[in-house]
Amino acid sequence: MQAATSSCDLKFRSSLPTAKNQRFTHAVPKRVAVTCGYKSESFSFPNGVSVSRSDWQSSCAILSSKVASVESSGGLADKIAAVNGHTNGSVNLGIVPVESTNVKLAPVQPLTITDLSPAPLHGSSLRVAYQGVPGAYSEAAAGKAYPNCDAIPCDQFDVAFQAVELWIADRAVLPVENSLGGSIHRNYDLLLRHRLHIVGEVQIPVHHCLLALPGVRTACVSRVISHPQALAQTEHSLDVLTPHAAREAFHDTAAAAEYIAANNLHDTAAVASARAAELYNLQILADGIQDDPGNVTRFLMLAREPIIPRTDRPFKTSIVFAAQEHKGTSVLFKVLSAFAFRDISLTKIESRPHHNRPLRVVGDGSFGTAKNFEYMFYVDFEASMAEPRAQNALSEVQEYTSFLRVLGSYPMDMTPWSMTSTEEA
Ligand SMILES: O=C(O)C(=O)C[C@]1(C(=O)O)C=C[C@@H](O)C=C1
Repeated sequence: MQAATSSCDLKFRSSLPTAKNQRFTHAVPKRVAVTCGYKSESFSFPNGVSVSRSDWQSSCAILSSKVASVESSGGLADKIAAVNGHTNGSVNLGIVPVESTNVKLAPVQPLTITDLSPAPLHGSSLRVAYQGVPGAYSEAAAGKAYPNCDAIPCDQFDVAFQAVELWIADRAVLPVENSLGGSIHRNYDLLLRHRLHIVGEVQIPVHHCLLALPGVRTACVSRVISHPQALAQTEHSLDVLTPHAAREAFHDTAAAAEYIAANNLHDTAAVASARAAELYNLQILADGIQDDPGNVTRFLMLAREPIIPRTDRPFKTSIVFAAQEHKGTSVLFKVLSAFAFRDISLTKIESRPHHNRPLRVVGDGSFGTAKNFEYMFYVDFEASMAEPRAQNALSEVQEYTSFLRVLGSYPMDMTPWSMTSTEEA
């Protein structure tokens, strides 16, 4: 953990954005940043999300120096993990006393209660990392989750996780599933790899447009570029609108729009938001091209600290577990029954490959050896960890699992459906 913190810190500092449309990138970016159209040093939009280049760079510098100064005596990330009681990956939402850890705090800059509080550091707004560039749906999700936040664009999901871990951002808002395209698997894997806590969820109606340079006609479009999820969500509309155009995956929807504008591409269109059209001076060839008018993406809000679960409003809890070997064939059934018997509804179940144990050999060898895949199961259920029924269900689940982690217990997004209009997104 300490080594990773150190190298990541360097990466962030060596790649502080220099372009007008800056964002956090890895030291060796997957793609070259492109700039275009809009020229202001900062931007804002109706839901109050704003980014200021100078604020952002100064807070990065302060945070980077803070991370660097404590690293020499044990590593900030390790200390935070220890303070949270998260050194062993077990189910533990509680805070353990600092005295009970064997971590020595740095003499120069010890952690203070302010460092551990959910309030933003070094500034008035919460800094929220998202994947994509301005105009991406993830930016809108960040604005819905944290109105008036400073939205920090990151070029990859992993970078958004690291930005929070390194105290460069206070929160990350990342997509996990879409009503048409399904799960965003990468973020499930990253939730397990990183140590952030889910502290909330937001659902954003995704209203896609087909964008091109001014004057371009739909019939002249030979290529459509966008985020793979957005291409999947508009598959049938594109079959009708641009039946002969090639479809190419891009990092995010708004980056596709930005790319067309920056490179003056007259043969290419992007699937992106109306806000992206406005930001990058593109025309809207077609509006509302998602294959289902109720197209919705669910985003998770992530923080370094868990929130204290409550019972005075609807809560959801997300867990991940691996089945214990030699517990028979019905482990999944038993786990799910632990919730059913307590009348706890499951809202989502997802399986991902178990990276440390991908295969299990089964059978006695008389017919050769079968090899079964091993999985990590992610389950969301409608209860708060403050409720005894949820605690009892998890105690029972623990009996059948070799690994169990609570990813977070957080308020459900209860925004009335009529309020989640496409205009808001
Ligand atoms: O490309 C964007 O605009 C994003 O915010 C990413 C993303 C995704 O990852 O699913 C978010 C919402 C939409 O479902 C399409 C794309």
